[in-house]
Amino acid sequence: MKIEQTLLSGCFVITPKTFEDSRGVFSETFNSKTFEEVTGISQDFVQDNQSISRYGVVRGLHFQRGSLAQAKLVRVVKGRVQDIVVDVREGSETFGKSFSIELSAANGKQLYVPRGFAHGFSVLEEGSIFAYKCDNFYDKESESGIIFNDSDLNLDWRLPKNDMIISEKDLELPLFKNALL
Ligand SMILES: Cc1cn([C@H]2C[C@H](O)[C@@H](COP(=O)(O)OP(=O)(O)O[C@H]3O[C@H](C)C(=O)[C@H](O)[C@H]3O)O2)c(=O)[nH]c1=O
Repeated sequence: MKIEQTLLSGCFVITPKTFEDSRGVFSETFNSKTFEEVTGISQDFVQDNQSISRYGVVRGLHFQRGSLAQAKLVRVVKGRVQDIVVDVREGSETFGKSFSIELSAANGKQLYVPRGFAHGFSVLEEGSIFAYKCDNFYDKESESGIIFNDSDLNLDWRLPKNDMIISEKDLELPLFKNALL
């Protein structure tokens, strides 16, 4: 497992080791012992999620507030997405800063998103499958978020505006400065 620090403390890019042979490829997509050895984080995930999206979908940016905030380990099982996180941790040196990375089945990369980050992704390939682990359960009441096109954040979703498919809920998300952090 290779780990790369991002400019946002506690947020890492992880590339699992792959074992290729005449049948194909094997990799451990999560191992709590290796994860802790490499990141120093003892992480128990309690919920796995998966979403399948059409090309052009933008999901997010979402986060859960307070004690029900979720750390996530996200990856792409099929296709390609542009994954974006924003540090919304009160008092963080990188508060309001973002990090963006292409995650794909081909590059096998994962992003570890700590608690206190808003998370979203845009779908660059039809039928992309996004799978992720969360360290806290879903709690609708704790949900908050930031609208995808917040001008202060100026995020690049790498999609033509006319191609974007966004849920009604996400179109009503607040600006960063008004988000319920
Ligand atoms: C997240 C979640 C949703 N749901 C239900 C609630 C809705 O009836 C339905 C779709 O939920 P939503 O539109 O919030 O799904 P996404 O837009 O993919 O939300 C996710 O997208 C961004 C990228 C994230 O990082 C979050 O994990 C998550 O908020 O699934 C559940 O039952 N459990 C869950 O954990």
